[in-house]
Amino acid sequence: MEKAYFPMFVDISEMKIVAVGGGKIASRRVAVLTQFAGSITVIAPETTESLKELESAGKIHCVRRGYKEADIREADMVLAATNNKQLNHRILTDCREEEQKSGRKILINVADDRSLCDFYFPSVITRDEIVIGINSSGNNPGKVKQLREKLEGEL
Ligand SMILES: C[C@@]1(CC(=O)O)C2=NC(=C\c3[nH]c(c(CCC(=O)O)c3CC(=O)O)Cc3[nH]c(c(CC(=O)O)c3CCC(=O)O)/C=C3\N/C(=C\2)[C@@H](CCC(=O)O)[C@]3(C)CC(=O)O)/[C@H]1CCC(=O)O
Ligand SMILES: NC(=O)c1ccc[n+]([C@@H]2O[C@H](COP(=O)([O-])OP(=O)(O)OC[C@H]3O[C@@H](n4cnc5c(N)ncnc54)[C@H](O)[C@@H]3O)[C@@H](O)[C@H]2O)c1
Repeated sequence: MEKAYFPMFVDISEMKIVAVGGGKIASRRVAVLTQFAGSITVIAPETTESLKELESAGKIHCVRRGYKEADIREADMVLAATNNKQLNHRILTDCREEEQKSGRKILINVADDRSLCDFYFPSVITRDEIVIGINSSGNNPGKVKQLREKLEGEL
């Protein structure tokens, strides 16, 4: 196995989170994040039904247009999850430039390239006050999903 990543449980309740992309991956991850964060903005020309529901429930804010560099300017955490690899990489570059300018760290996750991720998105189970995060250090997300389903069945 490659090196293992340490599971850090971090307070993200005050973070400004920007998800670029409103498809399958962004929907799955944003739904998880709404359990932990109060400020989530989704930028995408098209969004899924599940994101529309979260928007109607007041849990997220959606901006229906293509990404602009200014979108990440205030962000503390960014999910680059469009279906355009080049754009996902540009979002990463924009975040790094913004860090240089502002001196502020932006945590970024690039959905199509784990080598570019500041952090990996875990599989998450919540039961009352218990939070379980599952991760394979990027090695086997499919197995992580299977284990999450098995644990959910048992809990
Ligand atoms: C846990 C979960 C959270 C979530 O995404 O919500 C998650 N992946 C999930 C599922 C999943 N991902 C993929 C498949 C299809 C393949 C298969 O079946 O094996 C499936 C299964 C499915 O979708 O059914 C493909 C895939 N995954 C990554 C790449 C890119 C690469 O490796 O470079 C590619 C190729 C993409 C492409 O084709 O372009 C990368 C990452 N995926 C991660 C997280 C991070 C490491 C997590 C860890 O260490 O375990 C990491 C490294 C970075 C990141 O955070 O993005 C979620 C399960 C949630 C649940 O169900 O509970
Ligand atoms: N890490 C993982 O677990 C994993 C698994 C599968 C796929 N992926 C990767 O995640 C990415 C997203 O996959 P998906 O299945 O959600 O794709 P999808 O096709 O369902 O959604 C793509 C989204 O990107 C939006 N988009 C396109 N151009 C945009 C722009 N200019 N600005 C803002 N938004 C824009 C679209 O409107 C759409 O909402 C892909 O790069 C894919 O390779 C990652």
